Amino acid sequence: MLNRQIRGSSPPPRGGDGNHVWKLWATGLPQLHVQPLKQKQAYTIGSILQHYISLWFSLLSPIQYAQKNGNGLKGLVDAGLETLPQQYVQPPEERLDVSELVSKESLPTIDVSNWDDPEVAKSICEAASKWGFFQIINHGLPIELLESMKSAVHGFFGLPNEERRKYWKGQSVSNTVFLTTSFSPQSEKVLEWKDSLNFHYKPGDNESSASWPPVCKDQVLDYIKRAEFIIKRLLQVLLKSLDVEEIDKAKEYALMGSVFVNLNYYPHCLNPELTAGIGRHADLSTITLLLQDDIGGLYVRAPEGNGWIHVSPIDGALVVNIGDALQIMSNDRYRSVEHRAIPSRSRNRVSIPIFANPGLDASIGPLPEVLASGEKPIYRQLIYGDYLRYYLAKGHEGKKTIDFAKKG
Ligand SMILES: O=C(O)CCC(=O)C(=O)O
Ligand SMILES: [Fe+2]
Repeated sequence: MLNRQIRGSSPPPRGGDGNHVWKLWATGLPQLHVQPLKQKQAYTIGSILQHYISLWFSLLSPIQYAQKNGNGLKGLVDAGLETLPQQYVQPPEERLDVSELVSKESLPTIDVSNWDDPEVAKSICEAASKWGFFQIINHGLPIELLESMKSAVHGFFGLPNEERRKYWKGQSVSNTVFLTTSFSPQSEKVLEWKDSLNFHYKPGDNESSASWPPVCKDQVLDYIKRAEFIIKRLLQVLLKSLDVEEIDKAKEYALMGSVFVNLNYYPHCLNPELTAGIGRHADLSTITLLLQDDIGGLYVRAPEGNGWIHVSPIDGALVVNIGDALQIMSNDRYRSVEHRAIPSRSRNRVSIPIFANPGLDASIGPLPEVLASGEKPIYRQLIYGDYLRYYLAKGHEGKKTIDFAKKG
């Protein structure tokens, strides 16, 4: 196996061990038995009967219905769920406590219409160090493109159960897309109130998208390709301030050699205060570019751990956050920060993160440029795929995960 060093100079390999990690993730569950239950339809005796049978199954065993039968949480909610299943009730310490909300501070919003402006670069790097999160406006992606992405998410999740189920984890018709529910349901004590359709995109690979769901394929591909430009600009700015002047092919592979895009769908929830759409976690990417809708519900840990700040939706903006991989490479100059999302009581919320990750077989660690002045490395050198495997094998654990990468 060839491990990519960020300093290496030969062209990055594709596939190999890295693909193995993706496959493990995408097919982790055993083959699932699929019940031919249908979503509720217009009013015929048959469809009413079917609806009640469906409801009965969902109440009898909501988890079986959502997970094992590949209907997802969306299917469970559509079946007419009237109480929050116990499996989704978070212990009190994991619920968002309103007394912890910080309203006097908000995340920086940065106008990036001129990427070459040193003030823009300064704001980005300061925000990445202090907050780990910021929003960007005037980034060049037209509002119609952002709207069409959000509609594409609703389009996919609006499909009947049996259509969505074709992409269910472990039995997906595509090698590069899978649908799942919660985060890591086989190892979580409490489930998260979310379904997501996850895409794996290898920059330059135009073939795998042929098997993507027709209802959202074009939009997702177009969106990733156009967002790649922004990801590259952000990484250039962030790395320049770490004394990395040029991002060559090998560095690019270590920074964004694998790209995951998730279409997150948080169905409306009767008791949002008791559950978590996505629990406390930091991303393991280098950077994440997130498009959220106008509903709100994303909260970020304030600096010094002092409460939670709401990321107010701004029309046309994209949220940027630093992930663990860049915190490791920057030896803590930039911070990956805990965040969480709460579903809405009345509306189905969607969000679309693009995770720019190191190539799965890339070797990452504090950059030589950062350590040049004799600074001690906080993290060891590790294969990114190993970190990913470790992260995915557990439920969300806030900032604890990064300890895996710390020097012993
Ligand atoms: O839905 C959101 O706003 C956040 C999603 C998120 O943090 C993630 O998918 O990692
Ligand atoms: Fe996240």
